[in-house]
Amino acid sequence: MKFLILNAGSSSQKSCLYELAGDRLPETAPEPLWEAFIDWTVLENQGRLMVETPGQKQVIILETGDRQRGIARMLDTLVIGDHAVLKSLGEIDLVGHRVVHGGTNYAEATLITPTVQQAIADLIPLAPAHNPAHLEGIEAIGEQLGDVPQIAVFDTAFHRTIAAPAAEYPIPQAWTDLGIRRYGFHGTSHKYCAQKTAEILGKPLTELKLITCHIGNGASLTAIKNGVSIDTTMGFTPLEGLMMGARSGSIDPAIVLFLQETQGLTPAEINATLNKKSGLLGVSGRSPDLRVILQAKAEGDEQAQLAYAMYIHCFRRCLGAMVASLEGLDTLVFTAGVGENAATVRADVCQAFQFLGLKLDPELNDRSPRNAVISTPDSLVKVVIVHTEEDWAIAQDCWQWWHSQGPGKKP
Ligand SMILES: Nc1ncnc2c1ncn2[C@@H]1O[C@H](COP(=O)(O)OP(=O)(O)O)[C@@H](O)[C@H]1O
Ligand SMILES: CC(=O)OP(=O)(O)O
Ligand SMILES: [Mg+2]
Repeated sequence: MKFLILNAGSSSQKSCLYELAGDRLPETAPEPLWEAFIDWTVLENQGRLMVETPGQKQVIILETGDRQRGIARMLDTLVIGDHAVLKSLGEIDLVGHRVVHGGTNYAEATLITPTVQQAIADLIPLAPAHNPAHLEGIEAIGEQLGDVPQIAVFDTAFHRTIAAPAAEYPIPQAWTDLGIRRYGFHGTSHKYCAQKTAEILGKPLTELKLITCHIGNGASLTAIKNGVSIDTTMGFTPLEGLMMGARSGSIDPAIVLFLQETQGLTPAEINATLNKKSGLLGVSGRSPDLRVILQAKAEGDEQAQLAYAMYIHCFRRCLGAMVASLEGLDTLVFTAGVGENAATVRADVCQAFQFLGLKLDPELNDRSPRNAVISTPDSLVKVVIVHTEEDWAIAQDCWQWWHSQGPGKKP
């Protein structure tokens, strides 16, 4: 069976094609037959498409800012040119989509019907940087592949276990009844990393108190007890919590009212600024990319130094909150672009938690090993790096969905 997975982020489109045997899932992620990555941030009104098949890589510039057309061009590379791995797109059995916001209705991998598509559209105001990109992907696949089953795997699903005291906001009940609550995001990654950590430590997940730190462009922490999410830093939207690449994270809500009243800014303007022009980018005036900030900081740029110091401060403060929710901590897990690669962030964050008996091994940490422990043997809190495999986790959920349909019911 061939499963195509689309993982649309706020500024990128990651995709891969897996070949899976019908009867059993492999224990570790198989190498994809084909992988593609579109970066929409490098060039104005253009996309940079990178296509990779075993042993080969190619970069194609997409002469369009239109994401649906970009996805169509990306799908062409599956069947045309040096990277073709299929004779026709009709060979694809199923398409799985990462969908960031699913509200409270969706707990499991779900077949995308017109009703589900409408629900994803209705949630756009709560995930303005993500849900529109998912719909573009769903529509592009519908146009190119007709009625292939399309499955949504929701970032919010893993956090449905968060109990009311952590999930609800201290606002009037009438507002809570509007659906204003903590949903939490990056759930597919937090869940995958928790399972992988248990595997690395050789312990049952149900015996661990974990905090998973998914630190990419978007970033969130999750407190996991007995294998389930009990608290997380993102909330009603992916804006709450940590300071991120271009998102502010938590700020006093009165700032929004102040800006409306004194600067005449519209809700749309404030929303766009908090989601796309704040965080590391907003403070440094340079870039949302931590690598650029670290370089500028090393060159003595004061705004970059401040941006980095704030980034670490917010991270520590949020991590402290998760430790309190968990009433302890056995293992701290770092994942995603920053979490897996930026040794200095891990060291600076962990330094504040030495009082818990947490000891990072500086040499191991500097090497950024994949799927490995980086704390010392006598550390009371284990620290682990896990390479997140969101696409593979989505493929696994899709496979379960496929098999739950029963022989007579498969599309
Ligand atoms: N070696 C590195 N050092 C510091 N930051 C890095 C490194 N490699 C990647 N990153 C950061 O990871 C971010 C992307 O992470 P990723 O998980 O791919 O994010 P997303 O899925 O949200 O786009 C980049 O913005 C970059 O700042
Ligand atoms: C939910 C979210 O922030 O996703 P990403 O990190 O991919 O932007
Ligand atoms: Mg991501």
